[in-house]
Amino acid sequence: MKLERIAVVGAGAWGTALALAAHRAGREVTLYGRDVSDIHATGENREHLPGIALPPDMAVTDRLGDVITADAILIVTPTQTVRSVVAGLAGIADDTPVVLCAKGLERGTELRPTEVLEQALPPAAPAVLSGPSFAVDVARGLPTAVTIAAAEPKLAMALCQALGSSSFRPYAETDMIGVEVGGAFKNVLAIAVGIVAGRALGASAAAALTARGFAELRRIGAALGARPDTLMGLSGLGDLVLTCSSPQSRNFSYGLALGRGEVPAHVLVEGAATAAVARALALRLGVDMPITAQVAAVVEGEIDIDGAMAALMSRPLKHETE
Ligand SMILES: NC(=O)C1=CN([C@@H]2O[C@H](COP(=O)(O)OP(=O)(O)OC[C@H]3O[C@@H](n4cnc5c(N)ncnc54)[C@H](O)[C@@H]3O)[C@@H](O)[C@H]2O)C=CC1
Ligand SMILES: O=C(CO)COP(=O)(O)O
Repeated sequence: MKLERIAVVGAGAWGTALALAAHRAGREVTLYGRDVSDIHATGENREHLPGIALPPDMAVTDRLGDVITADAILIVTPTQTVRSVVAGLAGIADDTPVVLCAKGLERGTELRPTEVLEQALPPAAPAVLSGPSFAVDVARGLPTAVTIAAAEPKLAMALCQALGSSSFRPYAETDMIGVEVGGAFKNVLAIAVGIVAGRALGASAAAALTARGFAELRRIGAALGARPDTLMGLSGLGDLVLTCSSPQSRNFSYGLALGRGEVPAHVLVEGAATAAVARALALRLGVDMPITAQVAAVVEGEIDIDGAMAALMSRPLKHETE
């Protein structure tokens, strides 16, 4: 299976970075955005990746019709927009690979992006791309590794071959649930670690929250049918470590601002949108996720940070691996 023409839907930071990665891999690339006039005028995405020139032979369009004939389409818009965005691709050929790159759960349905795709665009062959990767790093060609999952191993590998280059190394996987669970929940957990950093509660607390957050990730993964090994990989542990340790992460920075008592920046924070859904899903499945629940309570304005920390620290003592 040769995937030569790659379309990217969503000209934000990550969509533009992935378009650059595909171009570097030698593919014919079309980047779609709702308003691409500034990119056309300046040759770069000044809003999201200033200072990084886009190659002149990368097609940039605001017409969705230009992308539906691609060999594979990457969806790189916020999770809460995936349903309406993929519905706009109704003209695709049967079994066109559609790669979901958003990290979150849909509010109102608790669905993962690939489940949304299956409902909203049945002809698509779903795939997922996730892992520890800041857009600016990928755009600058710094070494990065991600996971690409599809039900069919051949499709996962074809996508890896289409997007991989000497600076961007995708690993093939068939566990789409595990890859999506890792990406969605690590954002919520990163908010918790950001809050602890903003409150200056110490590096020990940050490490403890990261490790106990990973325990939550593994529990919800098991309940949803993810393979444990997937969560040990790039899209689970790898992305959790990245996002929980760097103010470059919008989720971490959002927590940092909350912890300092500041107003968070007005940027996309997927973990804030997903936190309440994640809490509801865990509750419905009977999975114990105290950190996720406290993040949801803080984000939704139900409790203050000191109350959330007190609630976490006063839980009954238990065995670590329970
Ligand atoms: N920025 C990063 O380093 C990474 C981001 N991601 C994920 O990628 C997803 C997108 O994030 P970013 O690109 O960083 O966000 P962003 O805020 O930079 O860009 C989002 C883009 O989506 C566009 N958009 C919103 N609604 C749309 C719609 N209905 N139709 C078409 N375009 C629409 C916006 O105009 C904007 O250009 C998120 O789920 C994020 O978690 C994943 C890995 C890395
Ligand atoms: O997912 C990411 C890195 O892998 C980006 O994280 P933020 O959305 O928190 O910036």
